[in-house]
Parts: sequence; structure tokens; C-alpha cells
Amino acid sequence: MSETTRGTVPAGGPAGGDPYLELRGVTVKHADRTVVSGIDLALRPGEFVALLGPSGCGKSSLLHVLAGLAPVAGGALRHRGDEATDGLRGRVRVGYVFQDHRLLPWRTVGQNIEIAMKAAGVPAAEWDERIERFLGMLRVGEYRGSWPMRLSGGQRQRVSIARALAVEPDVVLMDEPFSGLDEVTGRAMRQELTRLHEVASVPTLFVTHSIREALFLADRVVILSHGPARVLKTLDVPLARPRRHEDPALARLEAETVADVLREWDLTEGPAS
Ligand SMILES: Nc1ncnc2c1ncn2[C@@H]1O[C@H](COP(=O)(O)OP(=O)(O)OP(=O)(O)O)[C@@H](O)[C@H]1O
Repeated sequence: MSETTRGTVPAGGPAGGDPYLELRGVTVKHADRTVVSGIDLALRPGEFVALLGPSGCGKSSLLHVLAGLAPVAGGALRHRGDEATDGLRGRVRVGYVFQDHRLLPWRTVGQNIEIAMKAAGVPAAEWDERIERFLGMLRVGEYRGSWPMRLSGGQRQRVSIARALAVEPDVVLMDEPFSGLDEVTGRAMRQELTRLHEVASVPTLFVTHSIREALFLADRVVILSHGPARVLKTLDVPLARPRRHEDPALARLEAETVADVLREWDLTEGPAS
């Protein structure tokens, strides 16, 4: 990877500006087993950061801790400079998109979004307008009264993103939301997500194991090691916005980054003897 086209920056992010969220030596355990080991990371206001790591390295576990769904085993978490080691829930509105959509099957699409807004303290008088607006934005407005099981996988994932955004979150945490979708739907969803981010600029942490997805979406990509996850490297993504999948610069960047990431993950084949 050439330093003329790519900037390599410290894991804490580029200099300047207070972080929205800051992790210092964050460690996560399941029982006695360490699955995330001493992560340093900063998410700046309005920034989109991708956490790129191999399957099973601990990405979801880290996101759970940040949201406050699981406890931190070590290290510290700060929100706008304030100690927040027990996670973001209860401090700010968190828009969390799970890998599987997690819609309640016995509630309609609209009711699923209502439940999330109620939990987030959104006044009931605003529910109707927000449901219309966010389902419309994600192009699934006609399914408001439908049962989730009547929707395709892509439509369900659109609803789950609408649900996360309808609380008008202060921060968005996304856990491989497009990994179960076909290529065409995944592309459309990524395009949609960049458009939404460009409009709203909500700080976003996006977990993925797809290099191309990380480069297409993010301002910075944090490369994690095999589990227990630690930060190997952080890369700036020098692509202009709005981004296009067809941009030749994206393909070039992907080729460079694949080589770089495979080297970091130590998966490259050695020279033939
Ligand atoms: N509730 C749990 N109890 C015990 N171990 C767990 C639990 N959840 C996850 N693990 C283990 O922790 C490790 C990290 O899992 P995690 O789901 O965080 O990884 P990941 O990087 O998100 O994986 P993937 O990319 O496949 O979704 C794995 O070895 C997994 O088996």
C-alpha cells in the first residue's frame, strides 16, 4: 500500500477534534475467555468508522459492550470526554442494527418501530410521522401494516435500519447488517446507507468482514486481528463522497487493501519454493 495514496493513522484517529466516543484498552470476556484485548479507538463526531475483522474475532462482542448490552472486563470508555464505561445506553440514543433483523414476528412492521421509539422515549405524538418518514426513506413504506415474515430478507433489513434511525439516534452501531443479503440488494443498501449518512452525519461504527464494504462506506477502517481482537492498523479512506460502486478508484483501493489486510491477517501464501 503506497503512502502517497493512503494515510496510515494511529488507532486513536487523526489529530484534532474531540472524540465522540473513545475506547482505551477495552477488553471483553465471555466467562474467563478474553475475546477482545485492549482496544484503543476513537469515533469522531459525524464520522463513519468500519471495524474490519475476520469471522469470530470479537466484533459483535465489542459492539455489545459499547452499546451497554454486556459489561466491559477491562479498560475505559468515554463519551464526549465523560466516563461511560458501562456503555452508551441510557446516556444517548443508540441506533443498533443487528446482523439478523430481530424484528418481533408477532408485531407488524409499524408496531416494531413504535416499540423501539417507546423504549427510546420518543413522544407518542411523533410516532406516526416518524414511521412514515423512515419507512419511506428506506423504501419499504408500503409494508407498514405487514407482518415481518411476509417480507423478503432485504426488506426486513431495511425495516430494521428504519427502526434504528426512527429513534433519531445520536450514534449508530451496525453489526454486519448486509451480510445475509444477495449482491444486488447489498449494493443498494450500502448506497442507501451512505446517502443517509451524508445527510444526517450521525457518528457510526459499522462492523464487517468485507473489505470492499468497509472501503465503500467508511471514513476510516480499523483492522482487527484474529481473536482475541486487537487493533492492527487504522486506515484513512481517501475516496470522495458521494461514493459509487463503479468508481475505479474504489477498485484500486480494494486491490491495495486486500493485499495489506491479508498480510496483517497473515493469510498470504509464501513464495513458491
Ligand atoms: N454469549 C457468548 N458466550 C460465550 N462465548 C461467546 C458468546 N458470544 C460470542 N462468543 C464467542 O466469542 C468469540 C467472538 O464472537 P463474536 O460474535 O464477538 O465475533 P465476531 O467477530 O462478531 O464474529 P462474526 O464475524 O462471525 O459475526 C467467538 O469465539 C464466540 O464463539
